[in-house]
Amino acid sequence: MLQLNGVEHVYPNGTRALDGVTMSIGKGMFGLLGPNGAGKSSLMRTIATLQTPTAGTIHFGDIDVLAEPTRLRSTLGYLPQDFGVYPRVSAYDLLDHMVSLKGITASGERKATVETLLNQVNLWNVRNKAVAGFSGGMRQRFGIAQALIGNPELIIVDEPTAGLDPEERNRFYNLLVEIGENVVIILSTHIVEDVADLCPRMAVLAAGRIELEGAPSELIQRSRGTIWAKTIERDQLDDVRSNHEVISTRLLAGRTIVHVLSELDPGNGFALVEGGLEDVYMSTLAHTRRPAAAKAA
Ligand SMILES: Nc1ncnc2c1ncn2[C@@H]1O[C@H](COP(=O)(O)OP(=O)(O)OP(=O)(O)O)[C@@H](O)[C@H]1O
Repeated sequence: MLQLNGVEHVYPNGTRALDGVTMSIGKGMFGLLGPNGAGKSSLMRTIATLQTPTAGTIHFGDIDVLAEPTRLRSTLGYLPQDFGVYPRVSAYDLLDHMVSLKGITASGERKATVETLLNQVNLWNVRNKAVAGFSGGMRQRFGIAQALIGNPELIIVDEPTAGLDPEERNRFYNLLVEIGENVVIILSTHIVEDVADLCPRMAVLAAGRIELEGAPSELIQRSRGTIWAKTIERDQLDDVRSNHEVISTRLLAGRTIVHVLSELDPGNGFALVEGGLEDVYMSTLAHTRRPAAAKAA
């Protein structure tokens, strides 16, 4: 179990990237969903001990993460948002090097580890090719292989599917699911589908705060009776926006389907619809924007 309590991070320029983050994350896949700039990478880097929060505590099992970062690192697998420069060396050699950096130096054990991992992420056939020439999906799978070195109990993947085509994304999803339910996996993303498809539990982070937490199905259930839809012409959208809380718009055959959030029947031909996770997410963001907008006014 990963436990965060009142985690704050204020960068030297005064940006408050994390603002009192408190949550518990158990075994299995946990989705951390938030828009650009919400603080997801700051939170992932903080949990991965790459930066120290300006306030708060973090525990993983009996490890006090801030006091014992080395203990955490020995059981951590991290796939950062930007995995950096890929040298022109083969996947096999690069992974072999990474395995020895992680302290697995006995040659037999090192060889077995590299072989197992390359097979697990389905890169064994291309093991002699340079990682620099890999596609986005292959790179992400290589990233997971390096994150799995040493059987970590906490795995963090930050925005892993950005730029992957649907087939590569699916492959990557399956790999994450296979990693199993016996470890804590945190998947940080701004893609709602990633969370809806993969994560039994999730949270929404916006402006450094946890705005919503729970099981996606539960959160969808909770939004029942508040999501309304109507098909309109494109030029009616501004009008709808000025009278309703628009949470999403989608084009269908040249017309616009608009979803609005309302506790009461908004009238005007809107019909109640069964919301999805996208609606839950967008309405959470709308709620968080509302107080800020009111304050500004
Ligand atoms: N090193 C830094 N110095 C100052 N501000 C920073 C720094 N890193 C991030 N920020 C700011 O902190 C806030 C949160 O950024 P962060 O990268 O954690 O968000 P994010 O949710 O990961 O966004 P994205 O999806 O765009 O990567 C943003 O306002 C960002 O500009």
